[in-house]
Amino acid sequence: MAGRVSRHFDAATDAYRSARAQVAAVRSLLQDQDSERGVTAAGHEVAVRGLVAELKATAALITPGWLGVDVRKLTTPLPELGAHTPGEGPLPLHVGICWVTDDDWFPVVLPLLGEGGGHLTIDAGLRTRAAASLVRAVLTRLLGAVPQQFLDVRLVDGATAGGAFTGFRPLIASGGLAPPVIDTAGLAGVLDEAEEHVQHAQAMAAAGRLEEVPFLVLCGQLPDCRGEYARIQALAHAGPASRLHLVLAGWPAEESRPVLDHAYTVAVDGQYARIADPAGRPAVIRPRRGMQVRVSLDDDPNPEAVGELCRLLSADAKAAATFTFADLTGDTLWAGSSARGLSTVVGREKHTEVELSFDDVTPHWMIAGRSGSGKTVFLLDVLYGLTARYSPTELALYLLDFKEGVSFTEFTPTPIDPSWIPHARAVGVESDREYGIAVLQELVAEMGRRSVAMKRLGVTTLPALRAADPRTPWPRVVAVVDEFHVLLSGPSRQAAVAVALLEDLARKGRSYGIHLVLASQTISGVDALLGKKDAIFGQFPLRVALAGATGVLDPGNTAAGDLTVGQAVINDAAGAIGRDRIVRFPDSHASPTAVAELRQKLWSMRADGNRPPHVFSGFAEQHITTALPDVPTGGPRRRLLVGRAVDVTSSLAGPLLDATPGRHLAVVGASPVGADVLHAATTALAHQHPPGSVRFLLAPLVGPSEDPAAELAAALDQAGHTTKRLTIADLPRALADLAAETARDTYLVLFGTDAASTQLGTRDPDTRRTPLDDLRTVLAAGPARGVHVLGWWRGAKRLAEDLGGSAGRDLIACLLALNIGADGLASLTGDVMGDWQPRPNRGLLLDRHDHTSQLIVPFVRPGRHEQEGAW
Ligand SMILES: Nc1ncnc2c1ncn2[C@@H]1O[C@H](COP(=O)(O)OP(=O)(O)OP(=O)(O)O)[C@@H](O)[C@H]1O
Repeated sequence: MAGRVSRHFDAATDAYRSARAQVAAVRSLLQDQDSERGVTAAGHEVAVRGLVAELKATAALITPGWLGVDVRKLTTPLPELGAHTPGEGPLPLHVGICWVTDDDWFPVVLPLLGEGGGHLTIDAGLRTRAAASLVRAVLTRLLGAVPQQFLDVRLVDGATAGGAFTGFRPLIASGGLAPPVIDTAGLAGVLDEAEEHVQHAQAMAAAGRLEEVPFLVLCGQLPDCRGEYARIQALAHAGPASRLHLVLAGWPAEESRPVLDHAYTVAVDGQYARIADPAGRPAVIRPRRGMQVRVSLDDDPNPEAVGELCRLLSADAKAAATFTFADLTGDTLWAGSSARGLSTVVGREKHTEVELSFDDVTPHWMIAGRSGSGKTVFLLDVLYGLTARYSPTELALYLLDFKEGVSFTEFTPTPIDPSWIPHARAVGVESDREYGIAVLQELVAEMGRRSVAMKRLGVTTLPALRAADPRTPWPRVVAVVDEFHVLLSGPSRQAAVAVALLEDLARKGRSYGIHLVLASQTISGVDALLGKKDAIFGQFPLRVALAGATGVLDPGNTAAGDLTVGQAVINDAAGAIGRDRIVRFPDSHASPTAVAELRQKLWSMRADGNRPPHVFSGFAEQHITTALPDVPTGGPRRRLLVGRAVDVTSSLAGPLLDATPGRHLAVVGASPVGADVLHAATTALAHQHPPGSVRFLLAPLVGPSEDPAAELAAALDQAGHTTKRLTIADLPRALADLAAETARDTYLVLFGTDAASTQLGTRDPDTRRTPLDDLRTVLAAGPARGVHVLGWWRGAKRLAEDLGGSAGRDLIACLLALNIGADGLASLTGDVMGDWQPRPNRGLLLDRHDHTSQLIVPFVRPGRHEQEGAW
């Protein structure tokens, strides 16, 4: 249909042009003939009239509405706005009337916008009424005729400091039109923009998508621009094919001034003007042997009509700018299939919704923006858009946040709202590097599972795997890593592991439907650190730059320079200049009700068995009470539970106890958390033993252990366990008893063992043994009899001495390091512990028998973090 209309239109335009040429020819002929041929001339006049009538009719046909209306007489109601969506041919515009005789005229119509169209230059400047009126008339026609999303106008006024466009001020004030540029500096910016526009249009044309590019029109009079002639000439040359057009007053045909390609020129001559076709095109109207074809240029549009036009366009622009959270989520929930990729609307570019995808072309995204630029909001917009479109069998999310924020907590259940986003598998808040690495390892493992399944079924792509194995859900996985540079800035070994995992995922993820979104306040720092820019960053063709972003676009690409919060540059060519789209995205914080409703709806749609995401909350307290339900009772081997691992599922951490010599626990560090860990570990042991089957000897030897030990004793008593409280004075006797071969099934819990060093070192005059000798005997021989020691030493040195130096290292196989440094830890293990950095709410659990080390969040008693000196 569009093609037929366009062909019809082109035919009419051609007819107009050829009729216009004929009139000029006949008119010229008449001038040439001598008076004796007057009778014949009269005959010709009739022919001219016929042609003029034909011209008028054709012009009316090709310039309906705003394109041809008499703007001086424009009144309300105005012609239909935006009725002329640019098609294949150029858009013809009425610019004046041409007098054939004193009585006969026909409209002058120039093909301006679009391929085959051109520019318009007027030799007189904006301080000349005729020129200013024509520029305003052309501008009014364009604003009225072309839908706003297809028109970008940049006003320039180097002649009257913007005064020439006063009538359009309401539209400027509403943001529907940029304020006029009035000086050379401003012009440089506009030319930059125009060049970027041309490059973008050329890229889109190459991709067969030129029709999506709006027209950019530079309209007015340039300020002093002698230094920019070459750029202007180049722009004029590239113009029509790249949807760039110039409407310039004050561009006289002087030798010193370049002739612009594709430009129709208007020479103002008193009351009339002469118009010439662009150089190189067959001239239609031109002076010939003294003939003057008089053209009256369009007069100023009716100011009231311009005011009304501005009012209507402002209202439209405002409506277009109001893009809310509800516009992100589409109409039907979970209607999408992710077989070939995931897509979601992220915002709006002028009137056009912008959709981004995770697919073979843009498998991974990289996002940057300074703090406060709206990065979190943008990420949430993307995530809500995706979770609304795709069901959890189509999409799974892993969300990691390395900053002290709460970006993704709204995807997890909270005490106030138990709902969650059913797509979320794991959510990390204030994540550790170790947690990040664990998540990346999990994703690499998922790639491995998919690879095995593909090989088994003889397929090579995710869509083929889904088709071959329809019973297994193979969702696409999107992993978001906010502030990802933290991952790469740790100890070099960890950074190297993180880089290797990211590289693996970035390179192979697309084939397995695993997509990464890396976000950061700055990417510049990261690539210096990585030195692997091409290897990793090259895998992230889609770049999103928010306000203040650095490093995510090409070094010369300044598109993000003027962004405000709520705007983003989207670039799908790894940041290349000219491939930028500026979108507005909505602030979900401004629509809490809509967000809550969506979340509730998605939650209520979850399948049976959908579990809440694993949440790793970096600095949250971990309590043994939440772990007990997962601890089996009555098994052959008991487990010492000391905390939760920093891994994807926050699995329980703690060594198994068996009869092997050395199966004991030493918690080391001055932090009172040491007492809490013993409290938790003993609670868990009591949970695993039937009451009465073992004894618990509790020895609170330092002040901070009084409360934990008292609480523990009360709880064990209440559960029916056999407990005994020991003081420092009781300790030598108790150790001697436990060292005896008859001692059975006992846990000795020493809170602050170092406080008893004097007593432990005092030799018995009769036996010649010290309690420390007995302790070492218990450590070596106790496990075979079911006797285990759980001790807290506040310093590594004391523990090392109690064990008898390096020779006694194996007496306690399980160590939990709290706030002791790598050197202290090395003195206990004999190994270099370069990667260990003590930090609040973390411990390093070592098992010398298994040769394992694991970062954990130690169990504490509720409220520990609020107490002073918790660390
Ligand atoms: N599209 C938007 N329109 C208007 N305001 C917005 C928009 N997006 C975000 N904001 C506002 O900007 C502020 C910062 O947003 P956000 O928390 O997303 O920034 P951020 O870049 O993640 O910052 P930080 O890294 O410091 O957390 C918030 O107050 C938010 O409401």
